[in-house]
Amino acid sequence: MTPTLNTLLTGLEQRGKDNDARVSERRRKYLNITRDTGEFLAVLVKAIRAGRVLEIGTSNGYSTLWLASSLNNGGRVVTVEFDNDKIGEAKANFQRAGLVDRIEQIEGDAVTYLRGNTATFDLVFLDADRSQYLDVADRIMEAVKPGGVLVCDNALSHAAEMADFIAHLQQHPRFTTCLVPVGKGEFVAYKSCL
Ligand SMILES: C[S@@+](CC[C@H](N)C(=O)[O-])C[C@H]1O[C@@H](n2cnc3c(N)ncnc32)[C@H](O)[C@@H]1O
Repeated sequence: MTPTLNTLLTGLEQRGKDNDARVSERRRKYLNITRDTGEFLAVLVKAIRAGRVLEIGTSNGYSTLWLASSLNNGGRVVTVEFDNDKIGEAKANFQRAGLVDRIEQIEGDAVTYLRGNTATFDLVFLDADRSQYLDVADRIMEAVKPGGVLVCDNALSHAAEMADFIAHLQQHPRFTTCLVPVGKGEFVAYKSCL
């Protein structure tokens, strides 16, 4: 990681903590992943040599920066967010990081996006509205390329909310799953190549 990116990430971590402690309205909280989750995602992206990544839940782009900075040249992150203020902040952060070329921002509802999506991705990172995951579970599973990986944040911090979605994946014959106790708990599911 370059010193410039590290400084930006460290600044966003502090800004996220300060903001989320100060504001009460959930919509205005950043709810960023933890730094060790960022490190975990970076290792995964590099280990599977991911070329295409889908992120559901951009917020101000903190996790997107971990994903995008770990891609090889030519790799791309598609990231979905519906909150206009956060879309704007994320855009500015991507410019600061010099990673605009690797990131495509989808400005809109993730469920609508997933229902219309036909592309597949080497890695899909879910970090949005957990109550919606089960409804679009089939679309999420379709979005993972055979040989690709799905990662879901908050699997320990919000285990009850994630239970049905996680059980759905655990029972699916194409997926091999595990729970990684990093950050808020990362549920990881590998999709087999038939
Ligand atoms: C936990 S935050 C994402 C944090 C981000 N991944 C990070 O670590 O920096 C969840 C984000 O998902 C967005 N979100 C929730 N439901 C959504 C939906 N249906 N469509 C698009 N964005 C959604 C929220 O506005 C919020 O910014």
